[in-house]
Amino acid sequence: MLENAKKITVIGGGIWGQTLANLARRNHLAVRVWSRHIGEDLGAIIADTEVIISAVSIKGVVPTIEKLQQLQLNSRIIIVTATKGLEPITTRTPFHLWNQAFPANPLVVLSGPNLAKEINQGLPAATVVASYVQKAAILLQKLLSGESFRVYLNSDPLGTELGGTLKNVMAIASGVCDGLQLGTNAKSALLTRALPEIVRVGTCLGGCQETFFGLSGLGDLLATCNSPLSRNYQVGYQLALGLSLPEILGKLEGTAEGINTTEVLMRIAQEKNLYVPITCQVDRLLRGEISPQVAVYELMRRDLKAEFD
Ligand SMILES: NC(=O)C1=CN([C@@H]2O[C@H](COP(=O)(O)OP(=O)(O)OC[C@H]3O[C@@H](n4cnc5c(N)ncnc54)[C@H](OP(=O)(O)O)[C@@H]3O)[C@@H](O)[C@H]2O)C=CC1
Ligand SMILES: O=C(CO)COP(=O)(O)O
Repeated sequence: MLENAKKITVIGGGIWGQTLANLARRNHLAVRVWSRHIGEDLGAIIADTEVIISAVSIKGVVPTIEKLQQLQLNSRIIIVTATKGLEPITTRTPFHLWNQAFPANPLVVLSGPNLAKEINQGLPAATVVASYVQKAAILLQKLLSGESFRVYLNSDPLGTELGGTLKNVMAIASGVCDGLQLGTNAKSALLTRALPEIVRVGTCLGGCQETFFGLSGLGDLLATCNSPLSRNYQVGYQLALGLSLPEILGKLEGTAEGINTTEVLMRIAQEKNLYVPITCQVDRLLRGEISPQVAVYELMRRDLKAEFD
């Protein structure tokens, strides 16, 4: 067994939590998955755990933190956050929230181009574990790496997290682009212009520029914006086909974090005076203020400008 059979608890029994648990099990680690629905005592489960992986969606982050705060968490436990979203009330990222609640615990962000269904099929994939506590990130790298899952280290947890979060907005836009059959040129233009928008926001919120050109930034942008497996892409695609948001969400398997992220990001952009043209059109589309066709028209008819302003 790896690392003296480290005991791992995954919080969140959604598809991403199950997938991360499977990856650890492939390495013969002792893994337990805790979900609100199983009726087991979380305190008993984490009593001897060494690593907690939080794989809940953003709306579960604060309730999960509050639950763990009642359990007097040992400060040696490594906390891993795998959520890709922005908390709606505070507009903070999960990394901030976990760090604020458990400042003494080593905290690691896990993010990358990781469509769960592909990983579950054993297809090759890579991800990033990022932390200010290098030892913790190295341990996670060893615990999760395998022949079909390659884990890279990074020392910029905020940038790593924000890349995975912000690309979900772009995945909605990308789904619209494909749903409207706008062609390969349009798709290339959209994704290429999406990257500087992500970098503009991500660096303003504390991420390092180079992180956004890595696996958790550009890598995840390409994966999510090109795959019908992505829930965010599916939302955009189906909006382009004329379905309403409630109709789409009624049938969607799992969470499309980009919907909430778009709304929170618009507030951040307004407060910090950030130029986010793609996000702005996705926001108006999700609010039902404009059609997909008008969103495209609005992006195309903006004032002409230099490419790298
Ligand atoms: N699916 C994927 O391919 C990937 C997903 N992610 C990210 O991981 C996160 C989870 O995604 P995924 O598993 O796909 O989502 P799912 O919709 O499949 O699962 C949602 C998860 O969030 C938890 N949750 C929701 N609301 C609450 C709440 N109020 N309190 C506590 N827990 C709650 C659920 O817990 P419970 O089990 O207790 O119901 C469940 O584990 C998202 O942020 C997503 O962006 C990251 C990489 C890949
Ligand atoms: O983050 C993901 C892939 O890296 C999953 O994307 P969706 O949440 O859009 O399915």
